[in-house]
Amino acid sequence: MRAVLALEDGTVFTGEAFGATGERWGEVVFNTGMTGYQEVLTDPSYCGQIVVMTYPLIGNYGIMKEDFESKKSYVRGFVAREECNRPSNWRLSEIIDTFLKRENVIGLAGIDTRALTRRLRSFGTMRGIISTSAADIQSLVEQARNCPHLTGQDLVPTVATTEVYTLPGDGHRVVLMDFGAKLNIIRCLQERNCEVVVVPPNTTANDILALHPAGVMLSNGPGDPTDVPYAIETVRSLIGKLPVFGICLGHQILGLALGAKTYKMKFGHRGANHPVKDLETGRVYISSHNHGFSVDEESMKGLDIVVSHRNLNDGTVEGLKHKYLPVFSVQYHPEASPGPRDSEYIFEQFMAMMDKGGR
Ligand SMILES: NC(=O)CC[C@H](N)C(=O)O
Repeated sequence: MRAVLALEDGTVFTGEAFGATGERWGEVVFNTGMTGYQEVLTDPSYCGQIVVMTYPLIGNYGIMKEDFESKKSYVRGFVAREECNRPSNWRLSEIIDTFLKRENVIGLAGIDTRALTRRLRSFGTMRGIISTSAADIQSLVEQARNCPHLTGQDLVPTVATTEVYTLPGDGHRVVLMDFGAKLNIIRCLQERNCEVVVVPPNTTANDILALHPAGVMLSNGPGDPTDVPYAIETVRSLIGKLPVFGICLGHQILGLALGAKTYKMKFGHRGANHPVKDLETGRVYISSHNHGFSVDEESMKGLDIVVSHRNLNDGTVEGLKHKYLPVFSVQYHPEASPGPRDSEYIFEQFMAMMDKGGR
């Protein structure tokens, strides 16, 4: 079956369909990871996006039931150079085609993903429509031009928990504000014996403090951080009361709560090999990324916060910390999944802050 991807700039890519059928719109982004397509497909932060993998062979090691980052896939579409439907892996539970069909995600294969990525790099992230049913390609381009931008869509509530739930542990109690948390953030806390209380994104500061946590974690999540003003408000009220640690969307929300600004990047960072420098130690870590927004360094001037990590590809802010309070965050993914695990030491810093009791 034929599938088409039409971009708002008028470019059209025609290839073969895999996974589900139908038509979806979304923001088209590319990921440069050589492995990790399953974690990408199940990372709720990709909600609202059509993901293009730059690595040419996708599906070759299958889908494993232990490797999900959330219960389902929220991507709007998935694009690969070549889809493999005969994977080889002793751990595999199913093939990618079966998974995408069940998750109702349309796949497009057999197109020049390199040309598509070069276009996104040159002109920036674009809106697009992926379709297996379109008869009139020109009208698809029109639809891509008329579909909503990522900013302004209320995506966090569609991926986050609506109920409070607790995962037992005999160490520190951590409240995880769920904006669409990847499971490996929870696993990283559990490996450090934490009791993890996962709360919905609209939980108030008073309700969080009433749980008497040793610290609060702000998760990753989809969309523009300025679209979750209620969470920014909550985090602002928590600062100074206990240790706070944010990852990705959590980092951006923390930055906004501390008075900084965020902006949309031209094409973002999505991949598993971004060099990030820890400015305190001078060490460089190869790290996992998935973000299209960033904290504006200029806007941090004059505030009680400093840049703690920097991306060595483009110089953008990859981490911030408060000058006096136990409050810090990183833009990239210390929990990895996919990608290198070298940055797990960031979780140890959060543990040390909680050991000190927030002083
Ligand atoms: N992984 C994330 O938390 C992504 C944060 C935000 N949605 C961005 O794209 O920048």
